[in-house]
Amino acid sequence: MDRPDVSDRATLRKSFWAPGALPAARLRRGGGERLASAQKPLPPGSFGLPLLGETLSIAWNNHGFFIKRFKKYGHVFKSHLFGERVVFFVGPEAFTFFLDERYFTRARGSPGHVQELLCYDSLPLIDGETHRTRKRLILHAFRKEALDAYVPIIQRITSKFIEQWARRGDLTWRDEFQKMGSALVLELFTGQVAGPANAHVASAINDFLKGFTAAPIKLPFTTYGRAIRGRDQLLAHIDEALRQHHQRRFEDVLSELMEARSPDGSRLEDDVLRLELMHLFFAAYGGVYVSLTLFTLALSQHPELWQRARDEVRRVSPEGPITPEQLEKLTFLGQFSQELRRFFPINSTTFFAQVKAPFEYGGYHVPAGWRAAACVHVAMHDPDVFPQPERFDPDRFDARCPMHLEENSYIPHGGGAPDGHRCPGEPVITLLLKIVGTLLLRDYTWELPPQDLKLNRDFFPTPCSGLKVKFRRLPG
Ligand code: HEM
Repeated sequence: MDRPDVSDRATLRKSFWAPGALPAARLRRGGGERLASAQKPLPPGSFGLPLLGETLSIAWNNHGFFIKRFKKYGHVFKSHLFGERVVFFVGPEAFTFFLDERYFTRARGSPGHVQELLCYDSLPLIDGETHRTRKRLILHAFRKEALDAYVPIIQRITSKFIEQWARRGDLTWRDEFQKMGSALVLELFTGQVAGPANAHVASAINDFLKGFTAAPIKLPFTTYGRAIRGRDQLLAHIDEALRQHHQRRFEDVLSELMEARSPDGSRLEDDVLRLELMHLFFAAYGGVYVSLTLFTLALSQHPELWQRARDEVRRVSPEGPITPEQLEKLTFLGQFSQELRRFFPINSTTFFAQVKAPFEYGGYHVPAGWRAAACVHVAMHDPDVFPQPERFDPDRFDARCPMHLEENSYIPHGGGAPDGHRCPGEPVITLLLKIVGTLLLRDYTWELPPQDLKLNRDFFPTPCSGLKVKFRRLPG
């Protein structure tokens, strides 16, 4: 069989995959001897138990699964998950290779239950020109002018929660950020002001999220069955929002998406809009509550960084409406939010792809038909990429002394071009963290009572205690 040996590509020749250019540890972990093509072995790793493979291990501890295997096998390893053989890539070069459309497609790449949860036809599950055209339309809702218009909406919604917390005093922040997250996605995405629908949507999204790590048995009383029901409730909510948006314009993401046009005049039709909005809903909700919980945890754990962030906020935006110009000037808060997404485990991998053509990489052979994904969190804890990775240090991202980072090194939101599979939510989360950070740091303070701050094994890990806090307004 005529297999392209992509490890010979000029871009990789100087890399750590090439024998001779490699430190000893790298050779042991990933490179290995260059063998005649036919002899190249499959990547290291285990296919686990017959039928089940290693599915139970990943369901038990998603992030732990990858940390353990990266330590044991290095930058390329195999597994058997959800009935499929899978190859995982770790590191900037491997990530760049994983984006090569000659060998990988996202179409039919994700496990069956993920495809069912995401209705088979949303951005992570499609590829090529169909994906690019649709993604460019979706990005219309996240361009600079649109994001600027979201700033007062985000400030209004989040201020209400914060004022209420100061009146209550004792809170569990993860629960509060979940409520804030559902209010934000409801209003920002579908123009619906928070009310009784809020709790209903939050519970539908929570049920839906649990479906990703559940056994895919679709019965009314199983976790997966409830996840599908949650999905259908979200779709019903979105259908109602679509009906209302056909009657008038709202100041929200859905209106932006309905107005988006391709150069040839095509647009997102309602059947596509409802699926995409459903995915945006759950991605944004998860992203919002998890990043805000970790943001306040990290501030609490680093008093000196908290003080620097507070000094910056009081200098740049001491009171009143927060403007997009002020947000741009909050550089330290921006660095803090970047480091947060590097440091904490949020997403373990990209969405899965399918191997279209057999290839050789790093001295290993991978046949067509396997599944593939690039690791996100463990890749940003590789000391060869980010020195002292276990140190929480926002100054890594100080633009005045830039780190030398290879392409696709900083990948909390995936990598590659914006109209590829990279997450469109990156600027939304940056904006949100800066707005909520400004509001919290200007006028409030808090203490964490003794509690278990260890991160749990949830799909998106947060402190086991939920992050209990004593919250108050500063006098004056
Ligand atoms: C801290 C917050 C977030 C993190 C860490 C995050 C991370 C990611 C990652 C790792 C991917 C997979 C990229 C890939 O498969 O190559 C992704 C995809 C995606 N994210 Fe996010 N995300 C966050 C928030 C959001 C938000 C707020 C939105 C919506 C506004 C969003 C919408 C999406 C969408 C639509 C995709 C699929 C893109 C595609 O396949 O073309 N995410 N995200």
